[in-house]
This record gives sequence, C-alpha cells and structure tokens, in this order.
Amino acid sequence: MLEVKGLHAFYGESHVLHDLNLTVPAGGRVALIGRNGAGKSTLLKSLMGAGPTIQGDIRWEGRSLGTIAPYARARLGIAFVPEDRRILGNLTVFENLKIARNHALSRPMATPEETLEQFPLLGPLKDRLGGVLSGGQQQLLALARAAISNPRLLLLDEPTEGLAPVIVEGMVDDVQRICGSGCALLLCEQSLWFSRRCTDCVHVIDSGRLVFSGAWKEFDAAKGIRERHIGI
Ligand SMILES: Nc1ncnc2c1ncn2[C@@H]1O[C@H](COP(=O)(O)OP(=O)(O)OP(=O)(O)O)[C@@H](O)[C@H]1O
Repeated sequence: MLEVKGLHAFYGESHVLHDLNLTVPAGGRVALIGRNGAGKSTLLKSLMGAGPTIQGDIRWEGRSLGTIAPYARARLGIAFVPEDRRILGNLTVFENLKIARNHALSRPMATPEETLEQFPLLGPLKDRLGGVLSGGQQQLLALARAAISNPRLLLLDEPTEGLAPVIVEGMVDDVQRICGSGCALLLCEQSLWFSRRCTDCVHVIDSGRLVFSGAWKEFDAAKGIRERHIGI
C-alpha cells in the first residue's frame, strides 16, 4: 500500500503541492486528474524522489521512503513511466527492454521475449531504434519497460497525451493486463475516458491541492467539479 500524508513539494522557493493526502491500496487503481500545471507530475516525481524537495511522509508497504534514491524505489517495486517516456533513442526496442531488467531485483521478472509477446504491436519493431518510433509506439515501449520488472505499483504520467484514439483504446487493455497481476496503479491523466476505464476511484487536483476524492459514481454526482477544477 502507498500512503501519502501531509505532502508538500517545492521547486526552489516555489511551493507546488500543498498538504496532499492519498492512499493507493495494494492492487488498487487510482486516478489523479487535473489541468495542465495542477501538480500531477510533481506528485509522481515526489513519489520517486526525483526532482522536487518535499515535506511530509510517503510510505510504501509500511516503510517511509524518506531519502531513498529513485533506483532503490524501483527495486522496491515502484515503476514510473514519466510523461516524456525516457526511451533510449540509440538503443533498439529489444535493448530498451533488456536494459530495464538490469536491476538487482529479488522477485521474478519477465524476459524481453515474453514481454514482446504481451505487447504484440512491439514484436515487429524489436530491432528498430527507440528514437525513430512514433509517439504511440514509444508509449507502448515505456509501458512494456515498466511491466518487465513485474512491479507492485505502477505510476503512469499522462500516457495518452498526444496519441491517436485507436492507440489509447488499445492501451486500456495493456494497463489492465499489467494491473491484473495485482500491481497497484496511480494514473495521472487529463483524459476522463481513459481514467475511468483504468481505475476505480479518482482524486482531482487543482493548484497543488486535492479538491475531490471518491469513486467515479461520486465524481459524477459532485456538481461543478468538472467545470470548476478540470475545465472539460
Ligand atoms: N522543474 C520545475 N521548476 C519549477 N517549477 C516547476 C518545475 N516543474 C514544474 N513546475 C511548476 O509546478 C507546477 C506543477 O507542474 P506539474 O508539471 O506538476 O503539473 P501537471 O499537473 O503535471 O501538468 P502538465 O500536464 O502540464 O505536466 C506548475 O506551475 C509548473 O510550472
């Protein structure tokens, strides 16, 4: 279980997240939605210990993450797919997957070959350089790279941004398959359609503060949340 208590995040003097509290239960699927600049990426970076300075407590499976380095958080089972995907452009698809296995993990991991079978659209591209893939192909590779280490928590930052609807539809199945093995999900998104299909409950963030938390049914019943805080 991931527990975030009283989290504040800063870039230098700039105070971006204000007293955030949220939980992702073991195997749970949670969305965080909000406008551009609301603080979604900053939360995920804070969870990975990668970027902002933070105050407050972040606990993963009962253990405070404190100053644990990002690579060590990955070894604890937290996989992060950042908004810019961070595909290694000079390596092939296969090599990108292979390199993702180089963590000293104690739990079983998939092989690149097995992972390519789970992501059949990537199979024919396995010898292609990451840098020449389309945005949708890169996003699939980023997901596959996260899946290979058999994570217990997947942090996804706006995976649908800029992608064609047909790719986004397929990605719902990919995310559900990864999470089907008990992996929890914290999905930051602007797409309500995608978020609903991948998660059970939703938090809304506006100017670094959570302004709504609940099940999707409650979100639908909460008048004005969309108009005031999301703008869609
Ligand atoms: N490295 C940084 N240094 C200073 N300010 C930053 C930095 N990164 C983000 N910010 C600011 O922090 C606030 C939150 O940004 P963040 O990227 O977390 O928002 P977001 O909800 O993920 O939106 P987007 O979808 O545009 O990425 C914004 O005002 C942004 O300008």
